[in-house]
Amino acid sequence: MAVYTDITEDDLSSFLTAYDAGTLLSYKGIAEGVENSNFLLHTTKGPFILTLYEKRVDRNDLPFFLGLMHHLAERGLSCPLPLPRKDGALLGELSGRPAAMISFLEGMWLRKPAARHCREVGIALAKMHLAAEGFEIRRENALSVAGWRPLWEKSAARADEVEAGLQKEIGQELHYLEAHWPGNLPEGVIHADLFPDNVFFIGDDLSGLIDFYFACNDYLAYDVAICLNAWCFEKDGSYNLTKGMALLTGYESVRPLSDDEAAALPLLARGSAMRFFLTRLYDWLMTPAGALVVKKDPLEYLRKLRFHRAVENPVEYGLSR
Ligand SMILES: Nc1ncnc2c1ncn2[C@@H]1O[C@H](COP(=O)(O)OP(=O)(O)O)[C@@H](O)[C@H]1O
Ligand SMILES: N[C@@H](CCOP(=O)(O)O)C(=O)O
Repeated sequence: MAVYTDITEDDLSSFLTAYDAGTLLSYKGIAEGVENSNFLLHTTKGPFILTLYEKRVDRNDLPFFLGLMHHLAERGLSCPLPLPRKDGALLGELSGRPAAMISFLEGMWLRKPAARHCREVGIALAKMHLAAEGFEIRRENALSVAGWRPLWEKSAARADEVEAGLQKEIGQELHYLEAHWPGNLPEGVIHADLFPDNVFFIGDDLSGLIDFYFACNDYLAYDVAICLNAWCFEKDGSYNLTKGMALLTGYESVRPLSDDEAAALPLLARGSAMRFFLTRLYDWLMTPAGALVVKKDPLEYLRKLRFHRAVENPVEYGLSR
């Protein structure tokens, strides 16, 4: 459960007086998510999400995240919107944390997505990439190739506690990725964390995207690779080609990949697996026992990384060329 900061009813009611959001009827902590503390509020004006931004979110990045949601929503993408306060500000402060009121998005995330849902995700991702064009704030990706080694160095000494031989294997893999990372692919704003828990569906229809708190400027195809990792593997670790094909066909129906992007896909998928392996490994080793958060298994991403290492041609992901 990701509620790192507790709030009191009194503090919350007084926080709400800065908004035109009605009177508080009820609130509760949300038992999902990893980064921030989220609460579901019901007021006389309806449901809202209250987000308290925690330590790993840099306060200076908040204008990028909140501004991006505005930019995307204005261009027709279904995503939550920060509610302005009466003074026009998008951010307030609650229990010592920067806090925002976010519109409630209807829908649920899918525990067992099928190929038809992967297609919808591919379409939505490409639409997001196009809708983000013209967004004027930039945010570098702190979790791209240059960020992996510093992160690894925090866990390396203890990595073999998780699996014997990991320290050597990841050390070699990092060298490979640093030496071969592509240098010149089309860039734009990427979501960077479009996992199933960040995509809502109503029935089979995609109702919207949430959680833009890793969004940044990077290769657009890297975002595709993140989605292949997050959506197209089965619980037993196998890659589902039908899902991969559906996701890629969906994406390319809106924004075709260039030949260079297609060729780079195995490397980008390998790097994306490294990125999620490293953050999960760090959390696995460093999160104190008893913290109100569900730790995610780093070994799931190690298995994906090994799969991508063996891929020789992007057609193995389901690309039609
Ligand atoms: N705008 C929203 N509308 C409806 N539910 C939301 C919204 N934002 C977050 N949630 C709920 O809160 C959970 C955690 O949100 P998320 O943004 O993924 O947190 P974190 O940034 O901590 O990972 C989501 O899985 C969802 O259930
Ligand atoms: N998606 C990441 C962790 C971040 O979780 P989120 O709840 O913020 O989407 C992972 O699976 O490692």
